[in-house]
Amino acid sequence: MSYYPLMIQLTDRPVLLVGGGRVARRKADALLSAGAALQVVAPVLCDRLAQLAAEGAVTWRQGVFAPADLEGIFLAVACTDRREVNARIGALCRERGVLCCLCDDAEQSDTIFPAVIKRGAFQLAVSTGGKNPGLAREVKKRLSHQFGPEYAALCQESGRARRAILRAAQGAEREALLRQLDAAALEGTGLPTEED
Ligand SMILES: C[C@@]1(CC(=O)O)C2=NC(=C\c3[nH]c(c(CCC(=O)O)c3CC(=O)O)Cc3[nH]c(c(CC(=O)O)c3CCC(=O)O)/C=C3\N/C(=C\2)[C@@H](CCC(=O)O)[C@]3(C)CC(=O)O)/[C@H]1CCC(=O)O
Ligand SMILES: NC(=O)c1ccc[n+]([C@@H]2O[C@H](COP(=O)([O-])OP(=O)(O)OC[C@H]3O[C@@H](n4cnc5c(N)ncnc54)[C@H](O)[C@@H]3O)[C@@H](O)[C@H]2O)c1
Repeated sequence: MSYYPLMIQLTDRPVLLVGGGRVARRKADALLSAGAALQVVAPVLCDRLAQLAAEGAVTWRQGVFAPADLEGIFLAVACTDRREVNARIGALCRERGVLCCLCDDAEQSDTIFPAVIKRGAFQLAVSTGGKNPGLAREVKKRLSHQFGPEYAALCQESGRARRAILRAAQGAEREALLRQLDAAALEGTGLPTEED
């Protein structure tokens, strides 16, 4: 199985999270940070998810998964501790053309979650294609010191300058200015250059 890393727009998209435990909680935090409209179905919720439901940050249907939960759903994330339930959700999603992630079966998932460093619009995502998620988490932890909060401003400001260059210059001049802009933006970050 091989995966291609696409960025996905989740703002206000209906996302179904099945399960209310530790893994569902981690996925909920990731999905909410992407602005998803999150619906949770589970018989019980862990404290964090219960708090999110009480605040109205997620909607919760108390009960076990039912096929009707998939109606109108863009992405379903199956995080129950019952392998057969997760597999059934995967099969129903395929029938209905709904994207799915099964937390216990990368092979049957359309999409899997990477470990993410987020600094404003700047993001680094680390994946092992499901081979070793713990390794993805460790690499993220180590890289996160190297990619500090300054990357948010760096991305924002160089983005603004880039738009000005795109408006003002054309052809070879534009290309040269864009290359200079990126080199200047990364100066002082400690990142090795191509020549290093
Ligand atoms: C990156 C991260 C993102 C996130 O969850 O948002 C993520 N798992 C994380 C942590 C983690 N996961 C597991 C442990 C326990 C230690 C261990 O087993 O290694 C830890 C460590 C911990 O909990 O600290 C166990 C585990 N994970 C999966 C299985 C099933 C299987 O392997 O078949 C099992 C065995 C379950 C069992 O015991 O049966 C499956 C998946 N986990 C993925 C993502 C996808 C592949 C990502 C990739 O490699 O590209 C995939 C395929 C589907 C998915 O869930 O999206 C997040 C780190 C977040 C961060 O810190 O930033
Ligand atoms: N992908 C990952 O990152 C990762 C990491 C660790 C474990 N896992 C897998 O995820 C599973 C869940 O782990 P957890 O720690 O969150 O377990 P957990 O026991 O904390 O949570 C399981 C949740 O599923 C709910 N549930 C059970 N049957 C259901 C149904 N029919 N409909 C709706 N909800 C139902 C339970 O009520 C509970 O809230 C594990 O069994 C393991 O296979 C995945």
